[in-house]
Amino acid sequence: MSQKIRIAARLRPRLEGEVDDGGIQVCHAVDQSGSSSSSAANTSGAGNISGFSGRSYISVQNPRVPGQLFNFPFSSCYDQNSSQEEIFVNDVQPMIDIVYSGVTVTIFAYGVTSSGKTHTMQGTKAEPGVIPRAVRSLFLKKAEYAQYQVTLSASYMEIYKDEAYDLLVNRESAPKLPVRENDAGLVFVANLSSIPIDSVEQFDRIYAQATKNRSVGATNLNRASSRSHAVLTIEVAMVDVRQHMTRTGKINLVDLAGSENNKHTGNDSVRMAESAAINKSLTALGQVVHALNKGHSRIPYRDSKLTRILQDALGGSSVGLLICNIAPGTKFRQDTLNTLNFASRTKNIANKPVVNERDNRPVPKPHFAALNVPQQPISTKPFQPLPTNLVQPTAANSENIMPLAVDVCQPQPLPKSRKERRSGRPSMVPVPQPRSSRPSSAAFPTGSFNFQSIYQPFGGTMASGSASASSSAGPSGAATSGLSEKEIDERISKAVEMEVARRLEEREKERLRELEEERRLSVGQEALASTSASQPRSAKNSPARLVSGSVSRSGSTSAHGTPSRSGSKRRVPSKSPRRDTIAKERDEIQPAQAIPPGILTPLLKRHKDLDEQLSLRLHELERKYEQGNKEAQLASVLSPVSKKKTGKAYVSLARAHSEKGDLQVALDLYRKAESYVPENIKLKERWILFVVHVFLNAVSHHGVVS
Ligand SMILES: Nc1ncnc2c1ncn2[C@@H]1O[C@H](COP(=O)(O)OP(=O)(O)OP(=O)(O)O)[C@@H](O)[C@H]1O
Repeated sequence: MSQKIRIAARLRPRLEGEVDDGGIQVCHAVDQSGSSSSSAANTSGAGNISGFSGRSYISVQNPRVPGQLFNFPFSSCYDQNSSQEEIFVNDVQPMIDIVYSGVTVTIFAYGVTSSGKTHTMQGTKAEPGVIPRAVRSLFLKKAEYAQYQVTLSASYMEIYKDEAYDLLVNRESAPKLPVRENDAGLVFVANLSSIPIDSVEQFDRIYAQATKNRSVGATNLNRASSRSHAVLTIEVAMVDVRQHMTRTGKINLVDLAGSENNKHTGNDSVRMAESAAINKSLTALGQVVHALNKGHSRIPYRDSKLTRILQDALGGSSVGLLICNIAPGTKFRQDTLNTLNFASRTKNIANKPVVNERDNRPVPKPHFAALNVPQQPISTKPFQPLPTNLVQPTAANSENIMPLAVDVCQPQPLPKSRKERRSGRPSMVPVPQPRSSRPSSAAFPTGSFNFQSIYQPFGGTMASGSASASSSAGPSGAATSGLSEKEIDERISKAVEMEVARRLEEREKERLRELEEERRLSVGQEALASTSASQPRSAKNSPARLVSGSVSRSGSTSAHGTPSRSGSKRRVPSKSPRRDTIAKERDEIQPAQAIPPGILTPLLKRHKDLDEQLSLRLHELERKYEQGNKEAQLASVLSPVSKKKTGKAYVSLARAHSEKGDLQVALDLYRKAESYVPENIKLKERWILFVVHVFLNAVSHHGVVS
């Protein structure tokens, strides 16, 4: 079932010194009495107004044609007086329930620079924003899922000048992170660390420290302007031990950098370069939204890291909420219109949310959690929106949200490292004293900033933790060991391949052990059968009904019917369901008459033969299935690089065999190659041509096709 991206628009209050001609109004369409209302500075926000049954919209005066108004209707519209609490309760709290249903939710704040995105997402100590409130709510909700083992973990990154960086590691040593795609087409940032979080307090500590790692700089429009897009992800894993299922929900909280009009920013060359990258990525975002709206077959997700990373939120499988921030200042008017147009287009995008669930019974899996490859859900089912009573926030929920202790400090000047100069990600710029004193900025405590202390809590703790290879593959490992990304990839691939081989071998051994066990049991049963046949029994123990329909002794047994002989009460443990059924039937048979010795021997023999035939056939089928699946199993656990390499190797082998004329072998090798790189269309075409070639060859040689 598809679900459109929800849009909430928020007009921030006028800042001191800002020229506001009142050209932007937050209006609420028809109320119950049929009249409409607009909310200027004195009216309360959409969330507080009771009785409005219609929609709300933002009305903006055309800066070029006086008197002309543009109206932008959205699901929620908040005016200057709206509180952080209202926005959270109305629009974000329902998303928390969705996360717990195993779905990915993406909330992103969009708007021109200084429109209030960071204020909305992060907020201040006095006015905490969406992020800290969402985390609190996630923890509160955890208590409702007592039947699951629920764990929360966090990752946090920024996209600065089209490169992804981990914000949970020391800024000085944070490498650029590659963006990759898994087999299911899900895009992920490789080597991004993820920290298990046990409490709100722990999250606050980590988040406050990580926030200081973000690239922030001063411009004429915003003294603490975000120079990067920041993506905080909280993953909620719910393990149902009894059902062997793991359900994974996620919430991505995205604070985008604002679009900038460099006529107003007064940017220097560094800021200009950042600004160009910000505007470019936002243009790419606009183009993705445009292409989705127009139903284009090619969506340009690959045009920027931002759009690649947000791919799942735009036309993908997550539930989306766009918070569109707008500034009242006249100098932003044209940008505000652009922002609202973008939001209007975005609201038409339909996602297809799915519930991510996977079976967690043990299957061969390598220890390469450090790769941070998102596990492919074994089953994803379409997400059914929750019933309204579940998605509606309750008073209890909102009241339970405690005042926060997020210590979001102003960024401090840092020495520029050699690495930084190379990567072009400068240390954060000293933020000048505010030109005007503003109530919210007073809430920003300043203080000295110790990288050592930031690094400590994160040291060595990776996403899924247990990986033995993680220390060398994790971000910190990569930075300290001096290995190149390629070398790390190669090492991991090798380790994975070895692990896969080891596990396959283990499985094979286990299968052989089971076979041996089966064999021993059937020998035991044979012995028992011959004992039963040769020894005189009481009528009570006679297994006459074993050969249903074929035994007719003095007319006392009918086809499937009337019991005339009872089975032995001694049951031979059997793995075969058929044997179990027979034994059960045998146990149910009531005593009738004793059978003379020897009469059952041929019947039991026949039964044993049938059993053996069946068991052989099953093993043969299992063997074929195992073989057929070997490649698929291997392929499913290899990294994309290893898969490509293995696929290539099989193709070369297939070619060599084809040249030698071993067409059947070559065909098999092509099939194997294809199972490693199923997405390779060229290979598929080549394989089909080859099949045709083999077919024609067979026809010309034998005149028939088998
Ligand atoms: N709803 C609000 N109430 C009070 N102050 C606000 C509100 N929204 C924003 N502000 C103030 O406006 C200023 C700019 O806000 P903010 O830094 O959040 O903008 P931004 O959109 O994140 O900018 P940039 O894209 O440059 O990072 C800040 O000083 C912030 O405190």
